[in-house]
Amino acid sequence: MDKMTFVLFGGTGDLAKRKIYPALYNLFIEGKLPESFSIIGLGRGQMTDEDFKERVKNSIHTFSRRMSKNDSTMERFLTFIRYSKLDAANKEDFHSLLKLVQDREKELNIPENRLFYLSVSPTFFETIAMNVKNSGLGTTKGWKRLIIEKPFGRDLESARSLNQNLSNAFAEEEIYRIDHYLGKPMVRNLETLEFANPVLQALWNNKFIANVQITASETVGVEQRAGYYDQAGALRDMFQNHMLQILMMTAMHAPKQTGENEIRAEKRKVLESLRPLEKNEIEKNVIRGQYDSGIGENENVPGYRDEPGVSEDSLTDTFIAARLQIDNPDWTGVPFYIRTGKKMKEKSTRIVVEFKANENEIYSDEDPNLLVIEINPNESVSLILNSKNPANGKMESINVDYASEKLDVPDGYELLIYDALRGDSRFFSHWDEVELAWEWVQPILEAFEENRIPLHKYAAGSNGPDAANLMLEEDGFKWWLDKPATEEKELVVQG
Ligand SMILES: NC(=O)C1=CN([C@@H]2O[C@H](COP(=O)(O)OP(=O)(O)OC[C@H]3O[C@@H](n4cnc5c(N)ncnc54)[C@H](OP(=O)(O)O)[C@@H]3O)[C@@H](O)[C@H]2O)C=CC1
Ligand SMILES: O=C1O[C@H](COP(=O)(O)O)[C@@H](O)[C@H](O)[C@H]1O
Repeated sequence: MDKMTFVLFGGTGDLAKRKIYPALYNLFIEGKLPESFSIIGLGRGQMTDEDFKERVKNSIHTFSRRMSKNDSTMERFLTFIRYSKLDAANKEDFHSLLKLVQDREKELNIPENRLFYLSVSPTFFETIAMNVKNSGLGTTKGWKRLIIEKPFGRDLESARSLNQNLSNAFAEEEIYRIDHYLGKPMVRNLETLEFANPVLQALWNNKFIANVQITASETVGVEQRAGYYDQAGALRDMFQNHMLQILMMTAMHAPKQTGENEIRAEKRKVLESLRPLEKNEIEKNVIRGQYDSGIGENENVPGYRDEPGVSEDSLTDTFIAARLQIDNPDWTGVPFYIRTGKKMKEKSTRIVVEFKANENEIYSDEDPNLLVIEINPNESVSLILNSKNPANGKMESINVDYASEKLDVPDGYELLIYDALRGDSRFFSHWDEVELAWEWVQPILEAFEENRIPLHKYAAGSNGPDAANLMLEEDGFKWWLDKPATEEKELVVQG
C-alpha cells in the first residue's frame, strides 16, 4: 500500500470515535498500513496533539475489536497522529491544514497521496470539497481520494446538485461513497455464493425462482436522531441505498471478470432494468408504515409520534415494503419484495430466495425450497429442502446449514477503509448507482410528500403493517421466517 496522509474531517465526532480510529488501529496492528503514514484529525475546538491522541487512544480501548498485547504498538500508532482546528467555512483553516500536511509529508517522507474522509454532516460536503481544491490541498503530485458518508442528497435533484459540486473538486474515480452494507461480510460474499457455485448459477433465474425477499428489520426506533430521521424516513434512510444495493448484488448477472468496472456495470444493469412505478401503481406496490406504541424489546415503547423530537402529526415512514420487477430475460416475472422498518419484532437482515414448486406435482404436500442468506446480526446460508423422515416416513423440511463461526472478522469500516486506501472502489456506491436509485425512488417520495398513499400504523414489536403481508398474499406468497408478533392482548396502553 502507498504511503499516504489520512485527513479526517469530523475527527472529534461519534463515527470517528466508534468506527474510524478502531478500524485504522486494527489495520495498523495487522500490518496493513504502510510503514509510514500520517493521520490528521480535525475538529472545531482548540486542542493539543497530546490531548487529541489521548481521545483516540480511549476510543480504541473502548471500541476496537482487537488490542495489541504490546503497549508500545499503541504508542507507535499514536506517533503518526496530529490534530488541527478547522471550521469547514474558514478558508484560513484550510491553509493551516495544508501546511501541517506538507510538514508531515516531509518529516515522514510521504509522497503527496492524500485521502480526505468527510465524517461530518452532509451539509458541509460541498464547502469542504471546494476548500480542499482552492487551498491547494487537492493539488497533489500523488493521488487524492474523497470518502463521504450517506446520505448523498435527499432526492434526485439535490443528489445531482451535490454530485455536480463535488465533481468540480474530485473526479468520479476519486470519490468513495460509503454504504456500510457493502462492508458487511455476507453482502461481500454474495458475489461468490452466486457465481462460484454452478448449482446456484444454474438456478438463478425466472425458470426456477418464484420470488426473492429482502428484509432489513430493526428493533431500534428513531433513538436520538429524530432531527435527521423525521426529515428522512425509511425510504431515504435505508431503502434508496442499502436495500437497493443488496438488490443489485443479488440480481446482477455474473460479470465476465471480477474487476470493479465489470461488477459495477452488472450492478448498474439491474437498476436500469427496474420497472419504474407509474403514479397510479405506487399504492399497489409500495406499503408505507409508521410504528405505533407497542412492545419493544421486553418493554412498552411509545409510538413514533411520541418520540422526543418527532412532530405529533408526522407522516414520516418508519417502514417500507415494496414489490419490484426487473425486466430482463433472467428475472421477468419474479417479484422482488423488499422491506425495512424500525421497532420491529426482530433485528435481522436477510435474503430469502423461494424456488418454484415441482412442475409435475408428484408430491403435492411439498414445501418450496428456500435459500436463506442471513446477513446481520447472524451470518449464515441455509438451504431448506424436503426430505423423508426415516422414523415415520413423512415428508418434512430439513435445513442444510452453514453458519459462519464467530470468527474475529474485520468490522465493515475496516474493510472499506482498507479498500479505499488501496484504491479498490468495488464495494463503494458509484454515482451511476446512486442516481439510478434516486430516479426509481423519486415518484414514491413525491407520492409520500403529497400524502397520496396510506400511512399504515403497526404496533412496535410486530412484523410491520398487515398491508405488507397482503401484498404478498395477492401473489400467492408470504414473507418467510417472520417470528410471531407480540400478542396484541399483551400490550399495555400507556397514559
Ligand atoms: N455516528 C454514526 O454511527 C454514523 C454516522 N454517519 C455519518 O457520518 C457523519 C458524521 O456523523 P457523526 O460522527 O455521528 O456526527 P457527530 O455529530 O458526532 O460529529 C460531527 C463532527 O463534525 C464536526 N463539525 C461540526 N461542524 C463543523 C464545521 N462547521 N466545520 C468542521 N467540522 C464540523 C464536529 O466537530 P466538533 O464537534 O469538534 O466541532 C464533529 O467532529 C454524518 O454524515 C453521519 O450521517 C453514518 C453512519 C453511521
Ligand atoms: O444507515 C443506517 O443503518 C442503520 C442500520 O444498520 P445495521 O448495520 O445495524 O443494519 C440504521 O439503524 C440507520 O437508521 C441508518 O441510517
